[in-house]
Amino acid sequence: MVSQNVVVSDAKTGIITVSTVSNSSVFTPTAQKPPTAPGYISVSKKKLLKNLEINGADQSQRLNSWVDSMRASSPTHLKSLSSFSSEEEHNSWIKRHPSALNMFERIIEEARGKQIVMFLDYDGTLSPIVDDPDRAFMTSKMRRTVKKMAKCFPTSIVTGRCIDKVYSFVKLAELYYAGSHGMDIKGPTKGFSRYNKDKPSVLYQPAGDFLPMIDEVYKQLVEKTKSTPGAKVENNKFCLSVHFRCVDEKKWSELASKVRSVVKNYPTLKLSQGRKVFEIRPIIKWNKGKALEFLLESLGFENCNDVFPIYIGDDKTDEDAFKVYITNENCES
Ligand SMILES: O=P(O)(O)OC[C@H]1O[C@H](O[C@H]2O[C@H](CO)[C@@H](O)[C@H](O)[C@H]2O)[C@H](O)[C@@H](O)[C@@H]1O
Repeated sequence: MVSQNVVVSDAKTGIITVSTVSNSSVFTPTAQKPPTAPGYISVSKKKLLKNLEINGADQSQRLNSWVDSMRASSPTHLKSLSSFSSEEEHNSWIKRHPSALNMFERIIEEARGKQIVMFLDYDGTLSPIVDDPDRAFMTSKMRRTVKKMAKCFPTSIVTGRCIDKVYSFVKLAELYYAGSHGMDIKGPTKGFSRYNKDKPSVLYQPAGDFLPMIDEVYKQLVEKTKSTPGAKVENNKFCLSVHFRCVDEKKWSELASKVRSVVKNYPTLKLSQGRKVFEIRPIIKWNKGKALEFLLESLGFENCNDVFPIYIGDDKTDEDAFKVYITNENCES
């Protein structure tokens, strides 16, 4: 099942954001037709996931919202013609969600003469979505493709995972890594950087003070959720994930309450949802979008007109990166 969409936004910066809604990775071909001559190449993913802040809301209403949102939290199906009420509606949707691959020539044209900088999300983008987060391996073919890409352009992985875990999957020392939703940024291993040889390998950790709190909350969540079959807590160093992909839907509301009961005691942490996962992270003004800006700056491309960043991602948190550059009011995020 495949869907991939592209955003080429903001005429000034020329950044491309590509979003995917699928169970497979982004480089699988699609059968979608390109839109007819839009004035801009726009689009991003559907607004399927709702970021649900926990603080100060009515509890029962909130829980219902949680469960609705949990149901919608991992889109796996490309919208088919039959899911639209009219052909017009279908065409309008396709126009707003064109296939990245069908826009390829236009992207190449826009990028001509500019320095491309690649930003890649990991889960659902480079790797397929699978039940066990510890087994979300990327294929050797995908690794070879990313390796080739990194030879041509500065390339970064921007992920919710901790860097060590994502590195154990990607295994490419020449890349930049922004782990923990951008809160842990590292440059290529010494000897592998072609772009910024003199910079230290750890570049930025804006949530360093939160480490003890994150460890404490991790332990509490493990304890609290251990009686829910299928729930899994993942420590992503500066943030946490509580997975419910393998939890019986009847238990979702109970699990949401358990997670909430822990996180509510930490007003400096926020709770949101990704694809069948609760994400817990520090409330700081930092996200994947900030990481993207930081990396561009580290590479010496700030305020540069001839840079052409491309961001490919499939999850709610990737929208923070899309939003950095989406100013066109017709673009969705
Ligand atoms: O920013 P990303 O690289 O997309 O990371 C976001 C979360 O991805 C992982 O969870 C997702 O993928 C799992 C493996 O396919 C799947 O089981 C889970 O349901 C998905 O939500 C990762 O395990 C999380 O820690 C990341 O925050």
